[in-house]
Amino acid sequence: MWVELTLTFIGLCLSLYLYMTRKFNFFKDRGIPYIKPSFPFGSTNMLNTFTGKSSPVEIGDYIYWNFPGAKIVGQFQFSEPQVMVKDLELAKNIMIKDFDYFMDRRPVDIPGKDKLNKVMGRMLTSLKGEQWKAVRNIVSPVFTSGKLKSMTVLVNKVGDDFVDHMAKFSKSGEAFNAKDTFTNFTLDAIANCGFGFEAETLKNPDNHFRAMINQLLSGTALIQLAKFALITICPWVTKIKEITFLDKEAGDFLLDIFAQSIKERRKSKVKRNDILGLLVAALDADRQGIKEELENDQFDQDAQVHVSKKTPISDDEIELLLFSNALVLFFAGFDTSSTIMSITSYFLATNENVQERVYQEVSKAISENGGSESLDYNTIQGMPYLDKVIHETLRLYPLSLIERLCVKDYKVPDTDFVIPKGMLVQIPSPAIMKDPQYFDNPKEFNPENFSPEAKAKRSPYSFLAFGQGPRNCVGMRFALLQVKLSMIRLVAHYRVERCAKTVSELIPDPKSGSIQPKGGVWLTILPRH
Ligand code: HEM
Repeated sequence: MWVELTLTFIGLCLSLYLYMTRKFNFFKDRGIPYIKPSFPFGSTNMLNTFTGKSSPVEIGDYIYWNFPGAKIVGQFQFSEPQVMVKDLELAKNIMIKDFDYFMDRRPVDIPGKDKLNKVMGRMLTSLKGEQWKAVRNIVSPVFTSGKLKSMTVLVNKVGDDFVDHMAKFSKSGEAFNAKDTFTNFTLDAIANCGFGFEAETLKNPDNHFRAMINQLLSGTALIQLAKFALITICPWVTKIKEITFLDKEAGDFLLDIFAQSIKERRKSKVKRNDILGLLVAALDADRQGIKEELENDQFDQDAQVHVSKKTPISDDEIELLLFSNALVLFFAGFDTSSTIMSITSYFLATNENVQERVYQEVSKAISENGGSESLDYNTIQGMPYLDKVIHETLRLYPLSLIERLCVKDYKVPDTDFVIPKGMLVQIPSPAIMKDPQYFDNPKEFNPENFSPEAKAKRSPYSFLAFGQGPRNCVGMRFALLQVKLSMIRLVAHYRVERCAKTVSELIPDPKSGSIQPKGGVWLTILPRH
């Protein structure tokens, strides 16, 4: 009996080993440089992320700096071969010119009957193919400058609450956790601009809404990674048991708020210029075949989506789409924006001359606005120095690398190598943005990296904090608006300073799924007037 059991166990282990290592010669057979994999995690860069030695945002660093001359390098995530693209021209083709071959992201199939899973599976971030194209075409016009002009009023209101909220830190001189503080800002902004809900977390940071959001995203990065690993290696598991990525109570709480908001709109028929209202209008326009205007700049021109065949959206789908696009604001929008606000305030505190220049620019704009801090969209856009500071922050502290899934076999130009359909391709954007061939003294914080002269000297595709091409960040303008407005209000009233708890360097914490720096960002403020 024991002998049979032992032999069965050995047989199972051997089968698992053979199954997991069956593709380990993929790159060797094709003469492509690669990081040697080992069972069960795959390449060392993946192992380091999985075991919490390095942050997910640093996955591409080792390859970028250690394979001189290689355009592409292979790596393994568990048993799966993947490609890391080092060459910027090839990366640009993948993101823009040959986009049809790389339309999707990592497959995150979240099947299930659970409403929360259904909504998650329809978020723009994870939609695929024609379905993604149809939804992206509807969502893009919601974030154009024209639409953001009306939303600026709502963000300005949050700015007023923010200044009041900060007064206590300025009076007491107590250090504040910048990420926590700005999370209150972006929650209020997204709730208000997103679906007309007065969350008031700045007024009352301990309120139920904030508690639910904390609960929604609770769970360490490692648990989330383990769940993703499970559905990547064994997608069939979801047929046996539904895997949930979100806290159920908190998820349902949010879905309830969305449902109420949609119901009230339908009942009152009042048009609101918030994201949900604009989405409803954009869906109507799409159904009537009305084309919405898009921006004229390169970022948006490169992002044009060409719909080959129009997929009609059923009534049942509409509600789910509204819910999922409201939910995506929380997934893609509030945490990213509050992190960048916190990191920008760190750079202001640690670069006094930069803070002074931002203050001068802000004071001038306010005085030209008759002394009112409620600046409009055009005035905020017309503040070049603030714009440089925020872009430099995003360059030095990006929040993710770029990923695409190859959806049909792609022959890499000037090589014999074919990226097969189904293979994941990564672009190590954080490393590209620290490459001295694009940015002088790349480790230093220098807003002049974004002066018109410096920009003219390098490829516009070397700045990748919001991605590029049709699958770029659809909320970029809204994100920049929020971050700018928060910094305007901060420096107009307070001088931001480092304190005993301020870290000397920003190093992404491997244990943080949302790419927070080790030790967090702690600062103090002094009143300016
Ligand atoms: C500073 C804050 C933000 C940063 C750094 C950021 C960054 C990114 C990046 C790097 C991507 C992937 C782009 C690519 O694959 O080419 C992305 C995608 C996306 N972002 Fe953002 N983002 C931010 C804020 C926002 C906000 C505020 C929203 C919504 C209001 C948003 C919505 C999205 C969506 C929906 C996608 C997926 C687009 C698609 O697949 O079509 N993001 N973002």
